[in-house]
Amino acid sequence: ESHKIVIVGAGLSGMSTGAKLMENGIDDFVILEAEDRIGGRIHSVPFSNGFVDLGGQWIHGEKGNAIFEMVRGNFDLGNDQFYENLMDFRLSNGKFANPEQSNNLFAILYNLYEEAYSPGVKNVSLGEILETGYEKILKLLSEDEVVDENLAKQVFDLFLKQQNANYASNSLYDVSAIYNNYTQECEGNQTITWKTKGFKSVFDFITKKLPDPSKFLNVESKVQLNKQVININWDIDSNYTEEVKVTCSDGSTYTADIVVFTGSLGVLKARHEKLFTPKLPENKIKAIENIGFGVLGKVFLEFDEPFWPVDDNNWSEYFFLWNEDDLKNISSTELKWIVNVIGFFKLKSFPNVLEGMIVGDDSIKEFERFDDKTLVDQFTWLLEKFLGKKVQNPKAMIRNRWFSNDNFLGTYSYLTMESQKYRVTPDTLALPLYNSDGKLVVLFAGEATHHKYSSYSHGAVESGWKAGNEIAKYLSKFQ
Ligand SMILES: Cc1cc2nc3c(=O)[nH]c(=O)nc-3n(C[C@H](O)[C@H](O)[C@H](O)COP(=O)(O)OP(=O)(O)OC[C@H]3O[C@@H](n4cnc5c(N)ncnc54)[C@H](O)[C@@H]3O)c2cc1C
Repeated sequence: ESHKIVIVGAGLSGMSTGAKLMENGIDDFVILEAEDRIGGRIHSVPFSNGFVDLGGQWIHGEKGNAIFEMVRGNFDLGNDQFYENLMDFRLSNGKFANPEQSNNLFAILYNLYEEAYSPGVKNVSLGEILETGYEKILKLLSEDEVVDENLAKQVFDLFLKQQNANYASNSLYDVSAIYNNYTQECEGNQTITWKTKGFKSVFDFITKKLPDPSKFLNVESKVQLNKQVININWDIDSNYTEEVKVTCSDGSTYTADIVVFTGSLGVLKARHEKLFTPKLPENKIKAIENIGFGVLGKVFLEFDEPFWPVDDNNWSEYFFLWNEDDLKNISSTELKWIVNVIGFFKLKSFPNVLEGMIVGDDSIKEFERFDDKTLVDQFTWLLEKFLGKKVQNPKAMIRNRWFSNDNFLGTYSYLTMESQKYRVTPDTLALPLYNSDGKLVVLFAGEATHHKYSSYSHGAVESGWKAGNEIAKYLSKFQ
């Protein structure tokens, strides 16, 4: 097939590129999607009393958030409100951790974390900033009061895990504080939900079905599913007689003037050499290799009846603190991965569901490897261990598997100490490819390419719009 434009990937950025092209009156394009569904890292699935999200879940922030701004006032949004609550810390011997002390320790770390993003932050990793700051404060505190050293260490370990969930990083000692200043948080509520409807609802706004159906852009009709692109040959002449050639794993080929690549940084890391002919420029390869792309595991458990304080607005989650002996004992067993389950939290719109998060590459590899039945037993064991009582068996479970999926190979990007060392940023990843005569041939979009909202869903949307607008502007020069 021959088209003016080929878009690779029907996630948020690919669909947003398509919508922007259509808005600009450009209709001759196709979107090639490797999976058998549209949505990419937005994957809402039926569970319990609605749709839960195996990928992007919350709208993070309001001011300047392109998704919030599209949706505000036109959709019944909810709020999970985690950070406003006192946290319920549990120990691996089934006892409560001292609530006041553990919350205070957590608050110390949270303040240090916020300070790590103030101007003038040092040239060190986020892990180092937290560790040295925490040690200093604990030393000062211990001059006036007795600090439970064990608890302090347990809360520290938990905090690192929680922040690893934030960044999808494997270690906070790999996360650059300076470079993550680059990624900005939109002001306002960080845990806005789609209630029971799922993040997939965003596509109705991207295609303008909502709020005014008369403006609907049928981007979906341009998508071809089960088309995994294996090569993009961008070695072309400048006189428009030659085009970029895109080859799929089923042998089909497509030609286009311009290709937009929106696959994840994980896909680029694993396959950029095979995907692009000729190979990509050095600075782009440096960016692909040195910007981080990690993984976050999620599990949803549904129970007949909630056994947690479902109606208490001050309660949001169980946080798990491992005792040293328990850590040692479990480290030689098949269950060793489970120490990286941070805890379980409730979801305002799903009264019978608890959600858990898992961090750490090795643990997530195990988590993705186990079958559902084994995992249900393991999670029940974990809850009973920390709650110190029998709990009902979950009646249903659903979990994600982004790491082992060839079309993602992880969850989202973050800036590492290596990104900082090699001075590569999302802007480097976003640089388009021009042929030797200066003709625009390949654009890159996707969350990891956004100059200030990388990792976020709203960053993915904006990157897609930007690609669509750039193409429209570029093509208008030749009309
Ligand atoms: C577990 C998890 C939790 C998250 N939580 C949040 C959150 O709460 N809030 C938030 O704002 N963001 C969150 N995110 C991030 C957000 O989901 C992503 O930033 C966004 O969905 C990425 O969109 P994208 O278009 O850049 O990439 P993708 O969604 O990955 O789209 C790229 C598409 O390209 C396809 N593809 C890949 N390779 C090929 C190929 N070779 N040929 C053809 N097609 C290919 C893929 O199948 C995919 O459909 C989360 C993500 C995950 C995974």
